[in-house]
Order: sequence, then structure tokens, then C-alpha cells
Amino acid sequence: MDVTPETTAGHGAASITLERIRKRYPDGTEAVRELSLDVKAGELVVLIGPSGCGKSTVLRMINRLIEPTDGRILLGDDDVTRVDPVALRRRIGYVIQNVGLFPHQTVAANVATVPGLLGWSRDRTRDRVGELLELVGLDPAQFGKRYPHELSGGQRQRVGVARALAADPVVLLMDEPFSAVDPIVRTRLQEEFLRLQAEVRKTIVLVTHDLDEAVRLGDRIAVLSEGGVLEQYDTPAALLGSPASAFVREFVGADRGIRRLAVTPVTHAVLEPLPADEGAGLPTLALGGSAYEALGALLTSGAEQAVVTEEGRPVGLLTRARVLTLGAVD
Ligand SMILES: Nc1ncnc2c1ncn2[C@@H]1O[C@H](COP(=O)(O)OP(=O)(O)OP(=O)(O)O)[C@@H](O)[C@H]1O
Repeated sequence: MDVTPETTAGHGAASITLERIRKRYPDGTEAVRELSLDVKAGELVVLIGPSGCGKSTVLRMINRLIEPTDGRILLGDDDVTRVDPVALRRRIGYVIQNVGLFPHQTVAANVATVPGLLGWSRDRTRDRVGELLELVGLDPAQFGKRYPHELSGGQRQRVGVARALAADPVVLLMDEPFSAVDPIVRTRLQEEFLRLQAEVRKTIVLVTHDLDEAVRLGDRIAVLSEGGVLEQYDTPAALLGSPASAFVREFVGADRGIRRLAVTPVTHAVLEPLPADEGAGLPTLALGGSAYEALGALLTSGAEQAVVTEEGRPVGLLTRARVLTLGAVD
């Protein structure tokens, strides 16, 4: 996604700064040796890395479900280690795998959890619950009275997101939020989630194992290795195009060129001039679509080149050879 988070951050979204944080568990495990990371207000940052590298530990230190052994964590200008952890967690939405909804409470009551803790009036809470269920694509009249076991996995996940957003948190932390559902539902939830994020522009830190998810959702991706070591922190296109180390190169995989196509748009810079007949008979593509879609369209049509249009008007030609260069990697 090409965004400038500073100028598009949602109301009340806060930056997050991790300053040399460390976590040593009581048994001596150095889960995070030393990590510094900045997340801009309104940015969606993905933490990814092999199992056990410390992703969840990092996430839970931000809302102090786990206390850092050392270092500072700032939300905006506030040092989170100096505020009451319970008050802190009301400012931070938290979504986990399998959601963790309260099974004996209705969907509406689940979403109303934090407003209830904050002492909101009944009317304000009811309005907010309705608004949020609609925002995540669930009809409040139909779903508000149901219990979690009466929902599909994907619907539960949406309720989890609605609950996390209920008190308009300044930050949203998400730990493998989409991994408990099947791949088709997952892709749909990811797309919906991107639309939602375009609307609310929260500062989000999301943990995943899934590189495709990281590439699809992240404004930036932090690749961690064991001990919470930051191997690279970059946009998806830069990460795939120029892995900073052998570790990252292996992690992002031999097919990173194809993944890179998916996050690289077709721009004016890659177009050839139109011929006199404006490419009559050739397939057409919209400017700004991904290079991956463009290659797919060229392969499917069997054509060597396609006409690229902007607002319906042809603006240039895109050749197969040129589109392939967009997937070039170091
Ligand atoms: N309470 C604990 N006591 C001791 N060690 C722990 C504790 N919790 C986690 N660890 C260890 O800390 C390291 C990091 O764990 P963490 O759960 O943060 O990793 P992760 O990257 O999120 O893993 P996964 O992707 O498998 O969920 C692991 O070696 C883990 O065994």
C-alpha cells in the first residue's frame, strides 16, 4: 500500500516507539535480546519470523501483558511502563487467534466489554456496538443477540475486531488474527480488513507466520530472527526486491519475484508509446493495477502486449518483457 501515514492517521492514532526493549523470562530464556522499532501513527506494521523468534512477546510487551525486562516503549510521547497497565489496555485494542470472545455473552455484550469498563451510558454503548458491527460487515439486528458458538469462524473473527475497536483505541495489536480460518475466508477477511483500516487508520502491529498476509497487509514488515533480532524493516516491495541478509533472502523465498509483482503497480514509467491504431484488438489494463494482475492478463490472453488505460483512455503499451522486469530482485 502506498500511503503516507503521518497525514492519513485516523483520529487519535498514536505512534509506537520501542527503544532497546528486552525480555528475559524467569527461566532464563532470552525471548527478545534487544529490539528498537518505530511505528508511525496510522501505519500497519507486520512482525514476521520463524516460530519462537519472539513476535508475540514483543506484541504483548506493548500492552504490558508481559513486562519488559529492559528498555522503553512509547505510545506517542507516553512511556507505557509508567502508566497503569489496566488503563493502558483500554487504550489498546487486542485481537488474538481464535478471538477469545466470552462464550456466555452475546455478540453485542462482547463488543460492549471495554465501553462497559469505561462506564459509557447504555445508549452510547448500544449505538457504538451497532456502528461497529456494521463496520465489520455484520447486521446488528441479526448478529447482536447471538452467542459466539452460533457464528462461523470468520464471523467470530470480525466480532473480535469490532470488540477491539469498540473504545476507539489509539493502537490495535493483532496476533495471528486470521490464521484460524480457512484460506478463502482468510483472504476475504484480509481484504475487508484493509478496507476497514483505510477508514479508521489505526496504528496497527500485526503478528503473522504467513508471508503472503504480511505482503498484502503491511505498510512495512519487520522480519525477526531468534531472540527478537530485527533482520530487516522495510516496505513489502523493498523487502522482496532487496533482502538485507541471507536469512531474509531465505525467509522470503525463491518465489519472491512473483510476490514482488503483486505489490508493484503498473505506472506511466514502464509504458511504451501507443502505436497509430492505439493498440486496437489488444487486451486492456488499468493504470495502477498490480504487475501481477497485468502479467496474468497477458498470459491468459496470449498477447505479447496490452494497452494500459487511465480513466478509460489509452495512455500506453505494456509489454510482457517490461512487466517481468518489475519482478526483478537482487
Ligand atoms: N512464559 C514463558 N517462559 C519462558 N519462555 C517463554 C515464555 N513465553 C515464551 N517463551 C519463549 O520465548 C521465545 C519467544 O516466544 P514467542 O511466543 O514470543 O515467539 P513467537 O515468535 O511468537 O512464536 P510463534 O510464532 O511460535 O507463536 C520462545 O523461545 C518461547 O519458548
